[in-house]
Amino acid sequence: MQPSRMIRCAFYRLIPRVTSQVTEHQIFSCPWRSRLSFGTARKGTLASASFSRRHFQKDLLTFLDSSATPVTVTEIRQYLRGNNISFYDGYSCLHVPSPFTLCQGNNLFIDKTTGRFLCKETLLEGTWEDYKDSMELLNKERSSFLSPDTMASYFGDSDTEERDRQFNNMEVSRIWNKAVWFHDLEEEDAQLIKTMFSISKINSTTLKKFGVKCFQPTKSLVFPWFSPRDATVKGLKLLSAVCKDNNVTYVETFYPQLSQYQNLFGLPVLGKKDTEVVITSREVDSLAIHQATGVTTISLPRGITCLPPVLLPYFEQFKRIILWLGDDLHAWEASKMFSRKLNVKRCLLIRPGDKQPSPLQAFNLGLNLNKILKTSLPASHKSIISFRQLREEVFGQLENAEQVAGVKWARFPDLNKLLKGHRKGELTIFTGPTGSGKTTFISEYALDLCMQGINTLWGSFEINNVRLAKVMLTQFSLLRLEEQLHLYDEWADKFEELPLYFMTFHGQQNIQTVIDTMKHAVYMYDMSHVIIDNLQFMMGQEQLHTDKFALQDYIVGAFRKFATDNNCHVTLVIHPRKEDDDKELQTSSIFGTAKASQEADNILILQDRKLVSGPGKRHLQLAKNRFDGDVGVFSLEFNKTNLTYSSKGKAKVKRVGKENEPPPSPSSEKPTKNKTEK
Ligand SMILES: Nc1ncnc2c1ncn2[C@@H]1O[C@H](COP(=O)(O)OP(=O)(O)OP(=O)(O)O)[C@@H](O)[C@H]1O
Repeated sequence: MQPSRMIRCAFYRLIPRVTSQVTEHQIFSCPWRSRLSFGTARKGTLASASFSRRHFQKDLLTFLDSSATPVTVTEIRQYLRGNNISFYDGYSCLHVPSPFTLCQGNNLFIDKTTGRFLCKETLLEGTWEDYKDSMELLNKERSSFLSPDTMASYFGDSDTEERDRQFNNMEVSRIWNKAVWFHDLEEEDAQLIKTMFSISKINSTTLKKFGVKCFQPTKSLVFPWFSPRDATVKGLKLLSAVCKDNNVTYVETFYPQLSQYQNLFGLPVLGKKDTEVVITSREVDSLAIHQATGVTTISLPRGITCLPPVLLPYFEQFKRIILWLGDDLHAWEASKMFSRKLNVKRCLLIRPGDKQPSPLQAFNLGLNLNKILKTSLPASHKSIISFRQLREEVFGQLENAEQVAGVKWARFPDLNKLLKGHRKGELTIFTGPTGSGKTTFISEYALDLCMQGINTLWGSFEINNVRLAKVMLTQFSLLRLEEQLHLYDEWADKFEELPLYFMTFHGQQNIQTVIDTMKHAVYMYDMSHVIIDNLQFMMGQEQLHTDKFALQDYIVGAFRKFATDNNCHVTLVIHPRKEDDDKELQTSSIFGTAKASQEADNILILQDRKLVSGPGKRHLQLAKNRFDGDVGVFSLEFNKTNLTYSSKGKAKVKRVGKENEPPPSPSSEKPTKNKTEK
């Protein structure tokens, strides 16, 4: 029988029980519900006279704090040397003795990119400033570590957080205690449940070793999160099968909620001296690899969506890391991205392909997993390579043409026809007449992608984040919420789950600060899309004697480089130069020299066609498309109630080269208006 059919059959035998229970226990999560940040609520510094309480716990933070003082690894090293603190230079972290424990050894890890630390003994974490303050306090205490009493008085959780934690612990204990081991189930029940999750070949010994249980009321797999400190169960992930329209989908439920779920599944199984590990994106993949090969495996808490830097210390012991994250191009992209954080020199990647499907599938097909692991490719590459090294990658691109074309917009099918999709690492330039609705359109265009799991960062320099978020929430809910305030919380809760972040900049900014913040966001939250609205807000901060066109070229070049280096899409809004109001804009209408249009992969123009359209009518023109050359135009209709544009009519596709434009002459141009923040 086909595996998918077997799953469905198993499902139907269980369906009466499953459906009645799932809703009761599920906090439905989508792959894109992956957002995490580790904001430390700073309430004064430890070194200050009052020694107010410091909160070291994690906290949801969707605004990227651009005011946090960046620290370089050189500065960290200098500080440690200057204070006679011995350290070991690891792959992603510096290893130092922890001021929070009497245990010997380097058990505190300082992230080389952000300066944040994690003490593996106490699980305390904080910023670089927190670490320095702790060291200062330690010197004042004149003891060899900060005692629990001292810690309790300065580092504590608020009452609400404590209450949340207690509630979570009760829920976790309730489920964990009620869940049963597979070897305690009736053989027939165990097989049925295993069939639902395609893990029939995973034996009870492997499941027990990794602590996997079954929660019978919902027929869910229970993956435990054991505290690395004392091996108690501090969280759970429930994997449940839901059948709808003859299709089985899998739903994950997290305890604590997703934003706080940081379980590296498999951690308790590994030995302290292990030097090699295979990282997977799903727990079932880890089970399959471990059973088939005996190698150490760890699976990431949120699959391919992100690798939070706070988890990096747990990988420091490994000299060799193989990333086998799945069977598609997204998994391949993620493995390249994660290997940069883990340090490419020790990483090897499994390239998805027919002979290299996902680990569980490979195991179920009877493939030799050891052999597949041996085919892993080094993540680091030299500056000069031959086609031999590229041929597999080229084949992969040809084989997965649909995925290479990028993520499709759900709300703009005509844009998909022309642009084919939204691809990582590209630069899109977006322009349109003043006040034509550029921000409104780009907000919906980015929201659409974000709702499909694209980790998105907004740099809105012109309109403040509250106003932008209000527009986005309206577009998200498709409702005029000011008239239905009772629905606000419901929609805000859903909106909060989007992987959406905002830079806190407003008004004129220095380009380097903006690029640094974007790099930080890519490292922390694995951003795939950054929107900059708009370029003119980076122009005012630079030295006045610099030629404005040269300056703009430099800024465009910086965004181009960022997009390529970080494999992150940048959408850059640029105002058009001043032209006749009755003329349509074209590529050459973009303010500045031809550099912007040369560097861009895509150019989108919001045309308001004042002469031929009615009020509210707009057209979106794709004037450049480096991916496959198709350019064209389609109409948009504005809905003032929910601030959305729905594309109308059929996209006219014309081949590249038909756009016969004269090259732009920057000499006489003026931007359409002198920008001040709205
Ligand atoms: N097609 C449209 N028809 C009518 N009003 C619109 C349309 N699109 C947007 N608007 C409204 O026009 C106002 C300005 O829109 P928006 O800020 O998006 O324009 P913009 O092009 O970004 O402006 P600027 O040139 O100042 O950056 C908003 O109140 C918005 O709701």
